[in-house]
Amino acid sequence: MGSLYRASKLARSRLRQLSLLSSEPSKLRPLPAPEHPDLPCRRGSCSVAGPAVDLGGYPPERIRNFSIIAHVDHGKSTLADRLLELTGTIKKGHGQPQYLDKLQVERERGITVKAQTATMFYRRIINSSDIHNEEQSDYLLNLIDTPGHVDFSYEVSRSLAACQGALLVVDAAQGVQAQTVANFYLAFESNLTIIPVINKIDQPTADPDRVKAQLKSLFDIDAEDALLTSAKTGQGLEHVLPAVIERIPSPPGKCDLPLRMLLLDSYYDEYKGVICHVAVVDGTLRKGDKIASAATNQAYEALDVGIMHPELTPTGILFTGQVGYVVSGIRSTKEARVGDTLYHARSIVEPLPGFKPAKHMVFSGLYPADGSDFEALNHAIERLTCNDASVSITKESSTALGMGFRCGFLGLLHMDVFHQRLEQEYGARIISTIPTVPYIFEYSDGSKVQVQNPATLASNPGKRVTACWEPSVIATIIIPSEYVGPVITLCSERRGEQLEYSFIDSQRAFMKYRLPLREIVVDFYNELKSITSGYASFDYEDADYQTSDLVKLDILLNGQPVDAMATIVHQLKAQRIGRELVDRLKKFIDRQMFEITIQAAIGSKVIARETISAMRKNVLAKCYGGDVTRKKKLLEKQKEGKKRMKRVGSVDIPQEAFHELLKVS
Ligand SMILES: Nc1nc2c(ncn2[C@@H]2O[C@H](COP(=O)(O)OP(=O)(O)OP(=O)(O)O)[C@@H](O)[C@H]2O)c(=O)[nH]1
Repeated sequence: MGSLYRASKLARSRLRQLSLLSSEPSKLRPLPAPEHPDLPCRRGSCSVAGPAVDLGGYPPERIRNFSIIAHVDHGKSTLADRLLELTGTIKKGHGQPQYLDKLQVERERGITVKAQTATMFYRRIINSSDIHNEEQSDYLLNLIDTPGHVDFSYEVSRSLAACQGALLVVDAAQGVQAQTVANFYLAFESNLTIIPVINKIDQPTADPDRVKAQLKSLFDIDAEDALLTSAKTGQGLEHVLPAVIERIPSPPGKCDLPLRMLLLDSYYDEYKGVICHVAVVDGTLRKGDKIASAATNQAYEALDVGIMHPELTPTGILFTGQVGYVVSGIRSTKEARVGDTLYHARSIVEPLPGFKPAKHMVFSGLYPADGSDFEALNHAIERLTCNDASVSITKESSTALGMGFRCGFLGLLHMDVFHQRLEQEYGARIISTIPTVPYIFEYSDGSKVQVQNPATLASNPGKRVTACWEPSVIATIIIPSEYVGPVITLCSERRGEQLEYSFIDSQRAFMKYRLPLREIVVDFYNELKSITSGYASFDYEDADYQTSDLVKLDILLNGQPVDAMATIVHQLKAQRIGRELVDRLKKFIDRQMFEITIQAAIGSKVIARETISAMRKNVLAKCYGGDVTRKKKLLEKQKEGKKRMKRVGSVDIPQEAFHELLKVS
């Protein structure tokens, strides 16, 4: 708890300053928002060209940019909905819960994957007791809803770069969880003003006092700084925007300096090309301006400029401190680099610091299910990476699967979501290989290589592996005290080393473990949840490489290795994993006209083996009596089935077999 404590000392002094700033009696009223249709268009399909909004009346001191951050499911998106309604940005009862979760995958899974910005207009009325002396001030508030899952914390840290403050939402019943801690530090290290919001106070098990005590003990946040809300019933919401205006500073940029914009995010629109979300740090951007990119030195014209209110709403101009979008005829995804600085062409500016590059924790091969779809998959990946710049892509080829891609992801959920988006948004049909982490191997000639594809480990026949290292993570686990025993057992089974163990209150334990990344990418979180009846919360940050004892595990079909099924595992786990892989494959490979042997091997040593006996009858044997139509139908069916197969030597492997192997840990 030492590091937490040190940081929280700093937090205390900052939060003290904040409490001095609050809180003169004031009242906020929504400004009449520009009209917009009842059901706005989905992002990516078109924009809502609503009536133009005049941004001229919003100098930086009338702007507040803030994020909503929290642990998974603590109510960020619901709170964002309520604030959008409160400001008249969307209509109450718009029939679309979690309005800012726009992707199909977000709605289906009930999680936020992409951070989303929405601009709101708000009128503050001071001295409202005397109606004749009322003073009105209009504010422009940019709200960024962020994801909660650890895989998407890169998305959170990028969003924070556009903000001066954050609402740290904590579930009043669940209390502080692992991502609450992680997100607090992300915001704290970015020097943001943090407003704690204890949400879901309507729940019967809500215990706001316990949460206040946790906030105090972990982050040194004073109890009176916390807002109590229910995003469900609306209770306490009237205090949220006043706190935003009073406590969060306005953006620090200068209107009279040359234009500098931070490229926060981008996505591809069929009609407009690449749409860039930007934060104007200094200066002013007007429609028609010539802008340039510091990363590529390319120049463009600002063809359309506006805000997300909450859909694309043209304004023709963006002033200092504002967050909005620009369409500039960028067609290729490679040109829109998230973190880039955009500025007026021909002016000389210092580029903004940008973002730390994303760190890829998990790699896997991605191949078209039908080899002839390679170009279509290439196109789909290019488009999707424009909206998700955190994926790394390089081309690779496999004997079993043909031409494909090696992709780096921020975690397994990120990988899953990327696959689902490729399928849902671009109609791609894909096969992906067993996820692996980036190991480092040293060979007898002294060379060191990072291995992202286990199959490539064999391509150095003249060299012997002399040492290897695997990436590790520092995991934070928060659990009710009665589950401490099973969690310690799980972590030691996963080769973990305990670093910290303490209690955040009488009921909750806080543990830090160093764990090999390989041990947590597959199924760790599910197992942790199941042994703690769903009460554990988990977060991790990457740590350094540790020496390890790794071996390459090959899968052979009829004696022939399948490169796309190779994996690298710890020596101690090789036997169990080899057995599991062989058993799973046996279930998914159909009997064929000949016997099939499935083997798992380390080098030339076979460690697991199964046999699928030969089929006695051919499918056509069922067609008796010369019924031609039936015979044709069966042949067609057989052909369709074959299309979904990958042939390795003489063995046909169904796509599902590849999917099944992903689940082996
Ligand atoms: N009882 C109650 N339920 C709430 C409240 N706020 C949100 N919820 C519910 O909690 C669940 C999660 O809410 P979300 O707003 O999706 O949470 P989130 O933090 O955005 O979730 P992620 O984006 O996945 O991290 C939903 O079922 C909401 O209806 C509240 O104040 N009270």
